[in-house]
Amino acid sequence: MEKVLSVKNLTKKFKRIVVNNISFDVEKGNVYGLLGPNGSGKSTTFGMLLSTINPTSGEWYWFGKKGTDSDTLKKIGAIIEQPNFYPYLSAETNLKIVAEIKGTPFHRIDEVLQTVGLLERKKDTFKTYSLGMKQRLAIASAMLNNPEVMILDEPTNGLDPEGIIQIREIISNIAKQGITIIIASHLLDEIEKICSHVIVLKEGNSIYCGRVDEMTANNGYFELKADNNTLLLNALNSLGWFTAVHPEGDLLKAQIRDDASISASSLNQKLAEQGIFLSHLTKKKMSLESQFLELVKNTN
Ligand SMILES: Nc1ncnc2c1ncn2[C@@H]1O[C@H](COP(=O)(O)OP(=O)(O)OP(=O)(O)O)[C@@H](O)[C@H]1O
Repeated sequence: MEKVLSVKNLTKKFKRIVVNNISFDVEKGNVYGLLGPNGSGKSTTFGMLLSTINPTSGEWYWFGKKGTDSDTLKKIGAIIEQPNFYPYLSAETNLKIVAEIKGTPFHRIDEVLQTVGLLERKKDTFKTYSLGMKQRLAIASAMLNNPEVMILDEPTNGLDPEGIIQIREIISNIAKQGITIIIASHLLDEIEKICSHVIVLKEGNSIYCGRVDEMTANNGYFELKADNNTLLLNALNSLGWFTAVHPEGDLLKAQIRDDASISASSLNQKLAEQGIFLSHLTKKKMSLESQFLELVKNTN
C-alpha cells in the first residue's frame, strides 16, 4: 500500500505538552479518523502537518517527502476553520475567486458543486445558505484543485442530523474517488460510520492506531434472563466461556472471551441441559464508543 503520510514521534509543547510523541501512517485511498475528546490535540496535530504550527520535535513525510512545502500543500485540501466566504456573493462567484487564487480552471467549479449537491443552488448568495450548505461549499472549495488528500477538522460540528448525513455521504463519495481523507472528530459514532482506520488520541498521546473493524472485532457479549438469575449466573460462570458476568437491571451481561466462539443457540442448549430455560437471550457487540471508553479507562 502506498503511504500518503508518515508521522514519526511528533510532539508539541506550548506551556505543557499537548501532542506527545505520536506516530502513525496514512495509506492511500483510506478514510482515517483522528478521534479524541476536546483538547486532546487533534487540531494542533493538523496545524503541524499543514505547517501552520511549529512542532517541538518529531517529523513527518507527505508522499515520502519530509515536512510540508508549497508543492505538498497543493496536493492537500484542508478545512480547518469555519467556512469563510463573501456573504453577498453567490457560491459560484465565491468559488471563482478561490479558483483564481489556486490557479484552477473554472470548469472544476460545476464538478465540485455537483459532488457536494449544490449545483442547483450555485447562483444563491452565501448568506442564504444553511450551516450544512456552507460546510458543503467549504468541501467543494477544498476540492477545487483535485487534492490527493483531504483534511477535515470536525466537519459535522453544529449540523442538524440531516446535515450530518449529507456530509457523511459526500465524504464517502469523495473517498470512492480514491482521495485519502483524514477527519478529526470527537464523535465516536461518526468515526465508526465513516472511517476505515482510526487514531485515538488522549491528552496528546496516541492510545490506539489501526483499523476500525479490528478495534470493534471483539467477540461481543450476551444479554440473558431466566426465572432464577442467581442460578443462571452460577451456570454461566462455571462454563468458563466468559471474561465477566454481571447483572444489569433485570438482565445478566456475559462478556465472551476473546478465544471463545459461541452462538446464542449453543449457549441456549447448554443452559437447557442444566435445566435453565431462558426468557431472554441476545448476542451483542460492543460499539466503538464502549471500546473507546475502555481504551481511555485502561490507559489511566
Ligand atoms: N496556541 C496555543 N497556546 C497554548 N495552548 C494551546 C494553543 N493551542 C492549543 N492549545 C492547547 O492545546 C491543547 C490541545 O488543543 P487542540 O485544539 O489541539 O485539541 P483538539 O483535540 O483539537 O480539541 P478541540 O476539539 O476542542 O478543538 C488544549 O489544551 C489547548 O488549550
